[in-house]
Amino acid sequence: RRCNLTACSSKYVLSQMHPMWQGPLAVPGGDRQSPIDITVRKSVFDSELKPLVTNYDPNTCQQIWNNGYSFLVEYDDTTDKSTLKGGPLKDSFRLCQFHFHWGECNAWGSEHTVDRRLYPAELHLVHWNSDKYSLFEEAVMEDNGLAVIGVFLKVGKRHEGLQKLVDALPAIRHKGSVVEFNRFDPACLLPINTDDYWTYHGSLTTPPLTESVSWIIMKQHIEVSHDQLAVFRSLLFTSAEEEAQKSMVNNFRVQQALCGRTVRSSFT
Ligand SMILES: NS(=O)(=O)c1cccc(F)c1F
Ligand SMILES: [Zn+2]
Repeated sequence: RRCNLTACSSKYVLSQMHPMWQGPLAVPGGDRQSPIDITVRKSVFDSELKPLVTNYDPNTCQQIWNNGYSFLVEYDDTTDKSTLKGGPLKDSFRLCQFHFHWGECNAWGSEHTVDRRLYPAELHLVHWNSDKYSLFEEAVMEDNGLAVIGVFLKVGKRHEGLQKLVDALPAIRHKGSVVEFNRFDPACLLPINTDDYWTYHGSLTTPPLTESVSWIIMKQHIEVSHDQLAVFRSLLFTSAEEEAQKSMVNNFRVQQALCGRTVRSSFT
């Protein structure tokens, strides 16, 4: 091979961080980083992959807050009330939060792409392996610690289930704001068909970028309205005290090298 100085072979992978993060963050030996482009024709059908089994209890929803990079809806994960099983997973995983990544315009915003196609936004439902670990903070450091479901958003008709969440956003415009948020069923954000997905081993797409994620990317997208996405963009990266207010947009990581990984599909 002419040059093996690809992103995978170098000892440290300088991940071109979003300017909002303090400079490039080297990830020691990062050869399973996320996000990636999913080249459909290179994905491998695996008949062993099962349908996803989600059991979410809307009453475990606790708060919604602006962490200065996205907005998170957090769930009580002290008991096994909201779980993800099946799919590529051997263990039971507990929902701890969901959040989104989006662009300043509808032309881009997702972290993963399918045959290089960008979507205006991407939903991540974050779960941790409660069969093996007792806290998210433990699981996030381990190989098979996390499972994240990724769902692409397309601009189209208004998403009725999302509206409750959109209505809460003006109250958390600034970094650090938190409001109580109850009885939200995240299952309403999943596409109709959850049997068709791609799966691969990767990382968090925000620091600490640990390589502990089984990614499950839905083939079918959900639709939200232009106006609903516009409210996402009305959030701010900055806190109320800071002078210059910066719109919370383009909060996605650049794509990472596949480094020989195989993306499996649950469908042909
Ligand atoms: N963007 S992300 O889904 O990879 C993510 C971000 C922050 C904490 C996580 F546990 C996580 F999974
Ligand atoms: Zn994410």
